[in-house]
Amino acid sequence: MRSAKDFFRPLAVGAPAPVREVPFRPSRMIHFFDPGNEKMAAKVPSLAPQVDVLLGNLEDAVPADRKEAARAGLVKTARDVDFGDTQLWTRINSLDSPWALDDLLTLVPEIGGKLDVVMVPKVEGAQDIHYVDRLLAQLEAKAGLTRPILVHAILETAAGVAAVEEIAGASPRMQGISLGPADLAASRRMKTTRVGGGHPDYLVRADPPASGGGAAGDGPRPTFQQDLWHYTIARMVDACAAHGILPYYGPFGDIQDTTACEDQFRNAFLLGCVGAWSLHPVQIGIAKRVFSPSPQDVAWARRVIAAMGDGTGAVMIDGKMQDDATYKQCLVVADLADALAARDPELAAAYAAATAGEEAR
Ligand SMILES: CC(=O)SCCNC(=O)CCNC(=O)[C@H](O)C(C)(C)COP(=O)(O)OP(=O)(O)OC[C@H]1O[C@@H](n2cnc3c(N)ncnc32)[C@H](O)[C@@H]1OP(=O)(O)O
Ligand SMILES: O=CC(=O)O
Ligand SMILES: [Mg+2]
Repeated sequence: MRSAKDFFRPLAVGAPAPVREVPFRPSRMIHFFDPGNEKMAAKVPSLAPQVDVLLGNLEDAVPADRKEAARAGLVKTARDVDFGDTQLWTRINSLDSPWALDDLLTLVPEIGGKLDVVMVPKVEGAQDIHYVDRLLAQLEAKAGLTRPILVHAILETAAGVAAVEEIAGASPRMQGISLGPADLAASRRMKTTRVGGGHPDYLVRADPPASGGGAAGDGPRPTFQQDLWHYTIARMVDACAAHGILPYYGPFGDIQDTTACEDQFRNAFLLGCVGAWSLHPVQIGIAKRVFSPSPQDVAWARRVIAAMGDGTGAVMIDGKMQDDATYKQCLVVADLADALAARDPELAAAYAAATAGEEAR
């Protein structure tokens, strides 16, 4: 582990200084596209204004014989498209693959100035982040980049989950972590073939109804489906929050089941995630809706903040106790709303209208 004194020193002579805080930029949806797929790549200019992050995917879902084409396609897309203030990320191939090194050796010199974040799949521990960290520093120095490229890890191996805290704190480049439920299920030998979401067989069952004398009767015993991902998302959120980086839910593979997708995204949002992956255009609007706090919640949060003055003490609002802790909860919602409103005029108008309505009550 690097000494605390050296943690923010560049890892190569001439590399840009590491960031001291992860800049919070809206990233409600990380929209995946295959840059080697001409039909998908052609949609990037029209998708750019609709999404917070566009991610050129080079890893899984890109066939082995299309890896070079995907990499070249990403270089072309990054050069040709005006992304405005939409972020450009890439997911490189895994570090044990034959392609990861060439991904970085190509992308940093060619388009490093346009790349905000490199997503690293199948991260197993801090050692994987250290490897990418040093390599990026060398390549940034060589390319004369003035802004460091940040790193995002996918939590999708059992070893990675066991080491999630050290991964989150491995480098000042760490921007965030996404849950990868498909690879994680395989790595853990879970018996689900779905990409995220629930499973009808993962449930708890109510006790048998009591019959006379306290003995078990024969009546129906309702079951309740449980959340396969709760533990991992909660653990990831804690690791990210403790290290000042951002947690995300990853992919939801049942593209047609927009209802279950929305549920999965909302559970992640409520637990602390700031965004999720969109794999198909139909998931973009879902992520935008879910990862933007509702106008009612924003209006309420602003009302509590106003009533709490310097944020200390206790007050009653509509029969509910508010104090220093609820003030901080409300700041989370209001600060997120401000950041999103600055990027999204429609949302800004909805928040302003709801706040005016709350004030008029
Ligand atoms: C476990 C993991 O690692 S998840 C991350 C890796 N996986 C991915 O990145 C998958 C990305 N998404 C996809 O490959 C595709 O969306 C698929 C294969 C799931 C479905 O593709 P299709 O069968 O073509 O879907 P569909 O017919 O509904 O597409 C409608 C249109 O949207 C386009 N489209 C589909 N997905 C995307 C996308 N992610 N970005 C941009 N355009 C897209 C299609 O090209 C098609 O265009 P057209 O109307 O000009 O023909
Ligand atoms: O890469 C994502 C996953 O779920 O696996
Ligand atoms: Mg994966």
